[in-house]
Formats: sequence, structure tokens, C-alpha cells
Amino acid sequence: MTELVARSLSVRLGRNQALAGIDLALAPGRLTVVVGPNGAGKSTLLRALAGLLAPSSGSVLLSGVPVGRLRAAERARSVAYLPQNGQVAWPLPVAEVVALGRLPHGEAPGALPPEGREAVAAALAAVGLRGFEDRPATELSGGERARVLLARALATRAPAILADEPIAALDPRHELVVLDVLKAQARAGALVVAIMHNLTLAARFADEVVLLDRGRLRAHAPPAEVFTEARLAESFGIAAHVAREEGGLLVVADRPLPEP
Ligand SMILES: Nc1ncnc2c1ncn2[C@@H]1O[C@H](COP(=O)(O)OP(=O)(O)OP(=O)(O)O)[C@@H](O)[C@H]1O
Repeated sequence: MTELVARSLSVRLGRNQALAGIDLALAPGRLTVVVGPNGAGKSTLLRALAGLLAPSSGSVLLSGVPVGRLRAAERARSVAYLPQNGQVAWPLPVAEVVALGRLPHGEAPGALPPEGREAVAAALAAVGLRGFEDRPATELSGGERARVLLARALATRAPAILADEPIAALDPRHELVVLDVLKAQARAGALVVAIMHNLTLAARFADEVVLLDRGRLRAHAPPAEVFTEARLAESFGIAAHVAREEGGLLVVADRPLPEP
């Protein structure tokens, strides 16, 4: 069972204390949504959890092992990381970009074994890109490209998926498609973490919410405990309505509060 644990995790980026003393335990089978205002440290947290950024103090343990100590291929097989605003530099066909997700398994994109081919096809279908296989990845819309990169992460079939704003560029239908995919991955046993700014969708899809603010962990709890009007005012500086609806919690941002 894959678990990710941050212990007293602090990260400095240049002169900035991006994260300070984060204690967090993430379990498999859960979709955890990370929220917080711009600059709160969300991307920094995800990169540290993925082993891509060394803590300045404290540690990140992947199933008990410091994540920075894993070999790159082993780490990439264990943790699929989707960066924020991912770009595609080369005009490779979409299927080959997604096949790059098989590299940590030692499978070359041009010569995938049956399992690799199946993983690529399933990932493309999951994000609604069947039929895009031969299109150059540099000739796609922003939302299509974002889904290609998510498919690449899914094709890895890693037990942990860390996605930095996976729905930021997507239309409303594909926001739901992608969140359904991430939820299904969690239901199938994966540890899934996604950064999101859409609090309404976060409240609806998250099993648990991590709220970061100025580099500190303010809350880690189910959506109804995190999304209170008082906390939204304090951390986001917004007046919001929070209501319980049949489909879950409804969070509607109403207006910005004056700067304190
Ligand atoms: N390379 C860097 N050097 C110095 N400071 C940095 C660097 N990258 C980010 N920071 C700072 O670290 C803090 C956390 O940044 P981070 O990208 O983790 O925020 P975030 O919560 O993901 O924000 P956003 O919602 O805007 O994507 C911010 O104050 C940011 O200005």
C-alpha cells in the first residue's frame, strides 16, 4: 500500500519560506484536493511529495522510504506527477507523448509491449482523446494538451498520482471528465492528490481537502470541515456562501473582502 507522509516538512525557495513545518499523511484510495490562495505553497508541496524538490528540513516518506532516496525510475513508477502548465516541446504524435509514461517501466515509446499499448489506449480514452493518437501534440488546444499530459501520467499506472491544477485549462465537461477519472483512480486504490482553484468542484469531488495558506497547513479534513465561511474569509479573503445540497457541498465565492 502506497502512503505519502510529510514530517515537519519545510522548503525554502531562494529567500522565500515556501513551506513551513507541514505534517501530512496521505492514504491510498483517497482523492485529496489541495487548495489555497496564489503563492500558498501548493505546487511546492506537490513537488516535494513527488521527490522533485528537496526539503530544507523535515522529510517526505513514500511508504516509509525517504522519497529523495529512490532511484529516478523507481520513483517515477511509484509517483506520477503532472506539472502545472505542462508544455510539449516536440511535435510528437499524441500517442507517443502518452507512451512516454511507460519509460519508467523500461518500455520505449516506439516498441511498447501489449501491456504498455493497453495502458496508453486506456489513458487516452479516459481523458476523452480517442482519435487524437496521430495528431502532433504541438498542434492542440491548451485544454487538449493538458489532457494529453494527464494521459501520460495515467499511462504510468503509478499507485500515486500528483496533479498540479489538472482542470485549470479545461471546459466544464472536461473538468468533470477529468475529476471523474481521478476519483475512479482513487476508488481503484490509488493515492490521488490534485491542486485546484475551483472550490465548488473541490468540495464536490474531494474525499479530503488540504488547505494551505502562506506556507502553512491550515486544515486537512473532509470538505464540509474545511470549507466554512469563516475559513474561506480568513485564508482566501472572500465572502462565500456554503450550503449543503443533495449532490454534496455547494461553495459559491461571492465577493472579495477588503485587504486586512
Ligand atoms: N523559484 C522560486 N524562487 C523563489 N521563490 C519561489 C520560487 N518559486 C516559487 N516561489 C515562491 O514560493 C511560494 C510558493 O509558491 P508555489 O508555486 O508553491 O505557490 P502555489 O500555492 O502553487 O501558487 P499558485 O496558486 O499561484 O500556483 C510563493 O511565495 C512563490 O512566490
